[in-house]
Amino acid sequence: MLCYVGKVSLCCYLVTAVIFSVLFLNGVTLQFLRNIWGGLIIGPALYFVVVNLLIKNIYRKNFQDSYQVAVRACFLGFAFALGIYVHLLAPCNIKVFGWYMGVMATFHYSEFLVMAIIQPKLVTVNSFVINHSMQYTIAAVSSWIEFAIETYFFPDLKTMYWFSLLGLTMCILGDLFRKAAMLTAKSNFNHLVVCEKSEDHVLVTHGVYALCRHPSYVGWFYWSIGTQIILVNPFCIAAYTIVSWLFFKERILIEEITLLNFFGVQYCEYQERVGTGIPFVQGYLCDL
Ligand SMILES: C[S@@+](CC[C@H](N)C(=O)[O-])C[C@H]1O[C@@H](n2cnc3c(N)ncnc32)[C@H](O)[C@@H]1O
Repeated sequence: MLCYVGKVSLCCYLVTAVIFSVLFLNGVTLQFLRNIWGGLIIGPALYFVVVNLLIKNIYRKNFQDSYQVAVRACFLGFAFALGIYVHLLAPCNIKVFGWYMGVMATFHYSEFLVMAIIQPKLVTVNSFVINHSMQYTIAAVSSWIEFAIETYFFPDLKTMYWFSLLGLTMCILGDLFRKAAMLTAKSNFNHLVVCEKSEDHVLVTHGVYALCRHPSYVGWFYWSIGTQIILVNPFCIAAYTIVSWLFFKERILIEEITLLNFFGVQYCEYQERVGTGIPFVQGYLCDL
């Protein structure tokens, strides 16, 4: 069964996504929001205030965490609905930004939801991995800037829908592959690389882990490049590919040193049978 904060998040995400999708898709309410000054900003802002007050009063238990989780889940539900709005109503050279918003909201919300399922005792607001590093924020903002500049100067570039569709497919498959890895590894999965082996930590080699040693990184790698293909951002496609590759190469090296310490020969044998999954990344080859 889903843990308490998992339920709070699911409720907030779905209710917000549905309410705002209906509002945005309904011509009358949309017109109303547009007609009142700043309606498209004040409407959502009021909604957040009401939701926060409700959560504060209804969910008293474990208040601090529930509140933090609810705010983020509502924000992601809103971002998803706004993505639908942009897709349907924005000019054709901005439409794909709506796809990007939908993909981002789904990825970050499902990170939290899956962690709430597999690690109910360890799940925190950080499990949304929204703002997990300065590099991640810089990468996201750079892609928005590139999109804005190119949309203005080369609007036709952003209407290559067949190319954006390729990116969308990469994002969906990458995200599904990552979530399959998390659900396969269950309590052995952690957003951080652990340095000390817990008693119940076992080596997972079945399911998607039989296809590659680092399926969640493989999924994230292709998902991140896919986001830039959706936006048809040539510079960021190249930059994301290089930076993500370097990041996962380093991460896998460090993680495999810890895994060899934990599981010894068992991990060596696993390395012999199965590749890392990231092109041209070998990992830390054992010499046992
Ligand atoms: C963010 S998860 C990434 C897991 C894996 N590298 C992947 O890409 O699916 C990191 C944690 O998973 C654990 N881990 C990685 N591979 C594992 C495996 N095959 N079996 C059990 N635990 C594993 C590591 O000890 C680390 O704490």
